[in-house]
Amino acid sequence: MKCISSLRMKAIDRNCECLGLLPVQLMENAGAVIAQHIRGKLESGRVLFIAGRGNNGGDAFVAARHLAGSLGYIVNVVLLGKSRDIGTKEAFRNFSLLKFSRVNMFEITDSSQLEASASELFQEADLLVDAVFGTGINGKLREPESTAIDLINLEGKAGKTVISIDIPSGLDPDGGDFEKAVHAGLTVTFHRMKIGLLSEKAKEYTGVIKVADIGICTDAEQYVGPGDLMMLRRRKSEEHKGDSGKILVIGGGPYSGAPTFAALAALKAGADLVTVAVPAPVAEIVASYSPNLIVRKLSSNVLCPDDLSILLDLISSHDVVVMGMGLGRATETLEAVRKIIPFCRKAVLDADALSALSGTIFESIAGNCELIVTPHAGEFARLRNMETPESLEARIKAVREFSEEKGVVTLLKGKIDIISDGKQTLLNRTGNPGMTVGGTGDVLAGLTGSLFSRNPAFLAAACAAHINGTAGDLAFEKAGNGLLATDVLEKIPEIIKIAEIG
Ligand SMILES: NC(=O)C1=CN([C@@H]2O[C@H](COP(=O)(O)OP(=O)(O)OC[C@H]3O[C@@H](n4cnc5c(N)ncnc54)[C@H](O)[C@@H]3O)[C@@H](O)[C@H]2O)[C@H](O)CC1
Ligand SMILES: [K+]
Repeated sequence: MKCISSLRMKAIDRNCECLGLLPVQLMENAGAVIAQHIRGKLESGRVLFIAGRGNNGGDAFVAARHLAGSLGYIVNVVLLGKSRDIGTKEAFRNFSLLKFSRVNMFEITDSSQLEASASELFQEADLLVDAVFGTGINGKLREPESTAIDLINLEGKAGKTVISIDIPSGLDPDGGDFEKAVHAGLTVTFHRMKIGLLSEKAKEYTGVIKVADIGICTDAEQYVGPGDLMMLRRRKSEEHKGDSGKILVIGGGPYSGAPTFAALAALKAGADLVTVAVPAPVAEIVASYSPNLIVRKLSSNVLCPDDLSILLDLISSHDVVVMGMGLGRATETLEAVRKIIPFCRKAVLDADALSALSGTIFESIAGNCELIVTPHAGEFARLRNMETPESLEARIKAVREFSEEKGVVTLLKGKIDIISDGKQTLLNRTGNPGMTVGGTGDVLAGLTGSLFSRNPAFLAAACAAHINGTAGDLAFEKAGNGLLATDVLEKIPEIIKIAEIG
């Protein structure tokens, strides 16, 4: 069964919103599904919803409204706190609708009030619905939520049915340790199984688990979207120089622009330090492009095995190596690439570096080096010794199988990019035909390296593809088909800033 983290679930919700499926619509579906499960457990009688001030409570307000429309139910809702403190506009909207529904509302702000006046409500109830919190729980349990969990559990112990919305309140949705939680008879979780529900400790709290569909668009989960960018690690105010990533770009020789594009993209995507190691004849040219770059001169006209003596120290003082752009395919260069890879902890391999790869390389680095490869269809064909399929489905399968077999993350560039680590696969459709211009692939490699220094490989590659394409789309609005890789570079910070604001 496919499990999901609470963070990824939030990312999918946000992706839905960006596609036009609003959070209030998902909440409506979630609440309706809960009402349906209540009807399945109780034909008629008193139902008590215990709702927190987040969206988990919002789901309860919707369910209460749906249930109040069915014959035979007395519906009571206890809100833990004041209605003005309800945290989201969707939950507040649904709370406000209860005034016009056959629902009795109680706002209870502290634990003594809860114990004194609400205990009757708890005792009279035939069925209790736990909506104190869901995936939004954080930190130590506070009051009155902690007491609410105790009161629900008392009734559960007395044999009453307790239904938890999304997760039993108190339980860590991602599987860590937790203080206490609701003991549910039934947990109705939305869209996908949450990782924490299957932890050993969770087993005694969840009761039967049902995974309910709430109408999430398939593309919100299959394609990278703005929600996924929210999963990227953010800079903390107390960070020091270098904490946000040190990137070593190894490229150039026959070309000087390609490694420069990658290096500047890494900076634009938030890396603190970028060093560009290039063969001697182009070192001064690259340095003259931008004062932001630290340039290290290699020994010869092209990258060669002798350069290892210079590169090994550089590799160990940087977080990620981005290698391949503009290197050329001289025999000594490909040999050098093969020798360099095993010394990298994290590397992004692009363009000519991909020509150096062979099966034995993947075997030799297994477990020591995390690799992201960023081929286009032709390079992917060479990597696999097989034509790259035309159809999207067949391509996805090929990328997934290749990534799994070689133990790498693959970002196959195309009209639709495919990103896979062999287990998870995402697609990206941002970008435009103007981006076939030279240099945009180099930008993507640098961007990927920058994100990789601070994030897991798969997330970094998926988000880099999305950011690169979105920056390209923004640049295309002005430049049209005259778009240049430098235009894409300029737009990267804007896209990342929007993602960070959320
Ligand atoms: N796609 C979906 O799965 C959908 C899920 N929905 C529901 O939304 C919740 C998550 O909502 P969120 O607003 O993010 O958080 P919660 O309601 O779980 O909790 C926030 C609420 O709880 C308070 N709080 C947090 N920690 C504590 C604590 N330690 N002690 C006391 N109080 C705490 C916080 O202050 C807030 O008031 C998800 O589970 C689903 O049920 C959507 O409705 C539809 C889409
Ligand atoms: K809950």
